[in-house]
Amino acid sequence: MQTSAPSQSAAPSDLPSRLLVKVCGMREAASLTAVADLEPDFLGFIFAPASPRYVGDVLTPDLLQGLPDRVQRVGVFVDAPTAQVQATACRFGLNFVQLHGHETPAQCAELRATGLRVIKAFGVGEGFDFDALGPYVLHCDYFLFDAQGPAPGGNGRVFDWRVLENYPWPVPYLLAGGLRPEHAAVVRNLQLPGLVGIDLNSGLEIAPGVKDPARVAAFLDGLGRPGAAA
Ligand SMILES: O=C(O)c1ccccc1NCC(=O)[C@H](O)[C@H](O)COP(=O)(O)O
Repeated sequence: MQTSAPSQSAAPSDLPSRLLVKVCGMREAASLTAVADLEPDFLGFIFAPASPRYVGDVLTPDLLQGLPDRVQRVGVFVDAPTAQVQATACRFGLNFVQLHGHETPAQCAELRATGLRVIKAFGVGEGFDFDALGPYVLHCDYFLFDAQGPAPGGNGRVFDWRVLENYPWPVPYLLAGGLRPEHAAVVRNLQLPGLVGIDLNSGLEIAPGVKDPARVAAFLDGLGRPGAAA
C-alpha cells in the first residue's frame, strides 16, 4: 500500500498507515450496533430507493447520531439532486457522501463547498479510462473503485484489481466489489498506488442490509486489525 501523499492532491495529507475499512449498506439497529462495536472507520447507508439496502423509514437520525464519533457516517446516493443530498446529510449528521451515479465534478464541488466530504465511485472494467477521472481530482476526498454490474453498486462482483496498478492520480481510493472474509489476507498485502482502504458490503451479509457481525469480525481479523476479534 502506498502511504505517502502525492503532491497537488485535494485529498487529506495524513494518509493512514493501515487500511481504512468501510462497511456499507447498514440498515437495521441490531447489526448496526454490533458492527459499530467492531470499530470500522466508516459505516455506509444507502439513500438510493432502488437498492435492496435502501434505508427508507428503517433508519432514524437518532440511531445514526448515536454512533460513536470515531465512526464516519457515509450516505450513498445515486444521481440525487444536490439539495436533496445536502438535506439528507444534514438530517442524519453525515460526514461523507458517496456518489454512485453520473454525478459531475461540479456537483462534487458543490457538495464539498457545504462542508461535506465527497467519495466519488466508479465502476471499473477492462480498459478503464483513468483520464476520465481528471476533472474530479480537485473535488473529491476519495475515489471508490467498484466492479461494474447491473446495479450502480452492491453487485457482489470482484473486478481485476491489477487495473489499479496504473492508477495515476493523487486522490486516495477505497477498493470495493464483492469482498468477502476469504479476501482479507490478499487485500492486506496489496501494493497498489493510492489504495488507502476497502469497502465491504454484500460479502458480509445474512440478507440485503443485514450484516453478519461474525463475518465482519473475520474480515477485520484477517486484516490484522487489533481489537477486531469478535
Ligand atoms: O449496495 C447497494 O445496494 C448499492 C446500491 C446503489 C448504489 C451503491 C450501493 N452500494 C455502495 C457500496 O459502497 C458497496 O459497498 C459497493 O458497491 C460494493 O458492494 P459489494 O459488491 O456488494 O461488496
